[in-house]
Amino acid sequence: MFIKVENLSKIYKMGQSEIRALDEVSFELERGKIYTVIGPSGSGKTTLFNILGGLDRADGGRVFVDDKEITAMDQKRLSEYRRDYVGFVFQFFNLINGLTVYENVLSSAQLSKNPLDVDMVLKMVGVESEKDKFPFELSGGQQQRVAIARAVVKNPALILCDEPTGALDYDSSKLVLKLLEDVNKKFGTTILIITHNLAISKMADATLRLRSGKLVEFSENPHKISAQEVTW
Ligand SMILES: Nc1ncnc2c1ncn2[C@@H]1O[C@H](COP(=O)(O)OP(=O)(O)OP(=O)(O)O)[C@@H](O)[C@H]1O
Repeated sequence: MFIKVENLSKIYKMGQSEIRALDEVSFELERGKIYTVIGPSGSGKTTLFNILGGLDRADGGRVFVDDKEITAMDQKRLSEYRRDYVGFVFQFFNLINGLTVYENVLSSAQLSKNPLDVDMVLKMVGVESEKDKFPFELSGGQQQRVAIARAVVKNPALILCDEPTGALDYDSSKLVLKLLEDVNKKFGTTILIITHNLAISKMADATLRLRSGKLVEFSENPHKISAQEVTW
């Protein structure tokens, strides 16, 4: 099993009251699959990603990635885990505005122990001809493709995408989904996608549904369709 989550909890204390952002969540994920994570606003999706990605710490429970317990790692090992294992893609791209497209992707490659070739990845995502431009010169769809390149160039085992199509029009969203599917097929990357667009679950191998910090459903998708076939 690639990822094993056992009784994971995260509690935010707000004065006297506390919010159980994650409440005893348990599941297992296989390597090389695509998963969607759905649930209402505030159900714990981003909190789960932050812990799986080593950006935040749990208050209870355990997370294993490749048999390594990330919940037991000290800060140094956790940042090594984040660097070597995880790529992130966000709704609003989060590119570095002062760097060109090429430099954005290169700076990510330089962090990795085993990076892919920057030009190969820029070509793969279709922004090769924009490589000397700055993020503000690109459309949202192009910026998201650069953000995917930045995640992929690290050659991570896991890519976490938080609403990757949330700020994009239909055609750009479809391109981004196709690209995530290509990455999954070409490199065997495990991909998790937080989304409010339920149609995206049709291209996933399984879907996790959160509600009020609890995992209320884990459904396999035996009728997976291609990103190209996904419509809404
Ligand atoms: N840093 C924080 N301090 C206090 N409460 C927080 C913090 N981060 C998240 N929460 C709370 O934890 C709960 C889960 O939040 P989270 O962002 O994980 O939900 P989400 O499902 O990703 O929501 P959305 O779809 O709106 O992004 C919410 O009630 C939220 O208000």
